[in-house]
Order: sequence, then C-alpha cells, then structure tokens
Amino acid sequence: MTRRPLVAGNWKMHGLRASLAEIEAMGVDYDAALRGRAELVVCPPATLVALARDIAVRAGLGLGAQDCHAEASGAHTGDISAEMLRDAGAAYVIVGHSERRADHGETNADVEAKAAAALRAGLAPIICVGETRAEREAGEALAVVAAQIEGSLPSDAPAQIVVAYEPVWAIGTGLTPTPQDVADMHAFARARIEARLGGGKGAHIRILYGGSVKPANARELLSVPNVDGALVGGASLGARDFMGVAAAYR
Ligand SMILES: O=C[C@H](O)COP(=O)(O)O
Repeated sequence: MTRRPLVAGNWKMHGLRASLAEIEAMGVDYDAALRGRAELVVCPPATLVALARDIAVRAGLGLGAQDCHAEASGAHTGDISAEMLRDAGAAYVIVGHSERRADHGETNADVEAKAAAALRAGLAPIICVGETRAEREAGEALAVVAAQIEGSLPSDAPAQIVVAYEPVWAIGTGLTPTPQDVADMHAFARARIEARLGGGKGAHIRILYGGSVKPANARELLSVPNVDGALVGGASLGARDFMGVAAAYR
C-alpha cells in the first residue's frame, strides 16, 4: 500500500503577516524531487489563512487551518466554520488537537462533529489523538487512543481523512517515544481505524506522528512503519527547520 507522506506544520497561536515570508521560503526548498515524494501543508492561525492562499499556491504547499466549528454558520461569536476556511483557501483542518481538548474541553463527540463538518465542506480533517503522560504511566495509552479513534472519527469517513498520533507528553517538550513505541502505536491505530471505518480504508489512511519532531530526529521517526508523515509544531514556524524535517523524504 502506497500512501503519499504528508508533513503538516501547525503554527498554533504564532504568526503575524510577516511570517508569511516563511511559507515563501519553504517553497524555495520544495523542489520537484521532494514534491514527488511528500506533500507539505502549513496550518497558520485563522487570521493568516486567506492571506497565505496565493503564497502557498506559488510555493507548492497545501494550506490548512487549526480548528473549525461543527456548524456551517450561525450565532457562534468568535467561531469559524469549515465552509469559511474552505472559502479562505484551506484544504485541510486540524481537529481535536490535545490543546483544544484540554483548553476548550472538547470531547470525542465534539471532535467527531467537527471532522464531519470538515468533510461536508470539502476539507480533509487531520484528527488528533494521543495519551497524556499519566495515561501512559498507568498503562492506558492503547485504550485511550482506541477510545479516541472510536469516538472522534465519523463512522462514514472516507480514506481522505488523516489521523495524527500525538502523545501529549511529547508535545513541545523535546521528548519523543522510542521508534518501537511509535511503531506499536501506529500499527495499533491502523487496526482500530479499520475496525471503526471498515471497507478496507485503514490501509489508505495516513497516520502522522506528532510531538517534538525536528530535523535531527525526523529521519528516524518518519522511517517507522505505519508513520505516514508528521504533524510538526515548533519546528514548522521557520522554513529552515520545517524543510529540514521534510528532508527526511529526500
Ligand atoms: O500539532 C503539533 C504538535 O502539537 C507538536 O508540537 P511540537 O512539534 O512543538 O512538539
């Protein structure tokens, strides 16, 4: 099964208009050889999505957003719908990131509704799952991820969805699981995705690893079986590091 690797950059709450120059710079290194091997996507804050559209197109990168509301429109002050993101130029949207689950109390049901909204709007959701340190230490990592997959993926989701496994304790900490731990979790996640969606989709869906991915560890992490790319936080803010991560596919 050939799955096109995807390296997605999640800028989180970072970036002003001046940061758009980084997307332009990413394009300089994103040559035909690398384009042939991996898809690159950048997910800036919502304020920059529309402004980034033409720049990303010129650079050859895809564009994503970081969250969406479950409804297409309505009286939801401060929220942004998947339709609006699509209109602004996004093709992807991250849903269920652990920071939204923690900061905004998003449940698996909320994440499923957002993923469904993304699909309705024509966006590919990047659905995040992952255990906390306490859950891993309690031996519950597999059960937590299984429950998140079962609860957060729309049961009729197509193979275009992306799943990102991000152990919460590895996000922004410089810590990473061992390659064997990543291999075990990704194989497990693929089996659970197939159990959830059926129809042979599990083999087609890309499962990204996220959590302290950097140029120095990208090659090792991205060569693990069933790792189809990365969801990169801190190292995606600058072209040099982001392209250093993507270079794992050269
Ligand atoms: O969405 C990205 C992840 O939360 C990873 O963040 P990080 O690469 O800064 O650890």
